[in-house]
Amino acid sequence: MSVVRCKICGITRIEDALAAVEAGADAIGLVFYPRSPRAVSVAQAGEIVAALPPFVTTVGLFVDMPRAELAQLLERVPLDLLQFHGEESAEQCEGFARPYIKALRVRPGDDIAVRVAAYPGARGVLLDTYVAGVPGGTGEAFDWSLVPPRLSKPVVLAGGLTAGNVAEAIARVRPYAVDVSGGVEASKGIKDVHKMNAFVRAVRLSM
Ligand SMILES: O=C(O)c1ccccc1N[C@@H]1O[C@H](COP(=O)(O)O)[C@@H](O)[C@H]1O
Repeated sequence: MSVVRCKICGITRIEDALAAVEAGADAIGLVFYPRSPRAVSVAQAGEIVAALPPFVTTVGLFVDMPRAELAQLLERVPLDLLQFHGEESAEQCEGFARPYIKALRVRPGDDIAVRVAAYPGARGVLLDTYVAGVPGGTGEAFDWSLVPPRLSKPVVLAGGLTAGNVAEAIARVRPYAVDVSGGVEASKGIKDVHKMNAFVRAVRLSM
């Protein structure tokens, strides 16, 4: 079985970013959605990214941010990958000359393969739980049996993952990567070092 990559999202502090890297995370996520309790400012994000060692992917999470605002932000924060978590079209996602992944919120009855096909330029798709009125970060898992066995893009599995359920999630879905936020927090926006260590360990042991 191949390596499953691990992203820890919703980082708001340098110490949490460094602890995530120390735990073994491949990527850290910064939330640029003002209504999120994990939202960071451009200045905060710049400081966090500048504090990271090499070979850690920095991911910016956006929810329907106006194009001009996002373009300006990218001039100030050197993000490696964009994660679009709103209703952005493929054309909108592709407008920044940066690699991106598209988050799709899953619910019963979805044809996930068709939804994935709508984003031909995406490097991967992030599958998260559908909760009405909330764009993501709900801490709720979805029914993993809804994910078809073969999708045309690498799958980043998200939604309610914890050290306690991630091994089963990996065994069921066989994703390219997993993404966690609430499951490794001490409180909203503040990460718990022990939970991050346990999460990454569970991912590594699942291989
Ligand atoms: O974290 C948030 O507040 C958030 C807000 C808006 C869209 C997405 C958000 N988070 C992302 O949602 C998934 C799942 O999170 P969780 O592990 O269930 O808490 C993950 O990619 C978060 O980064």
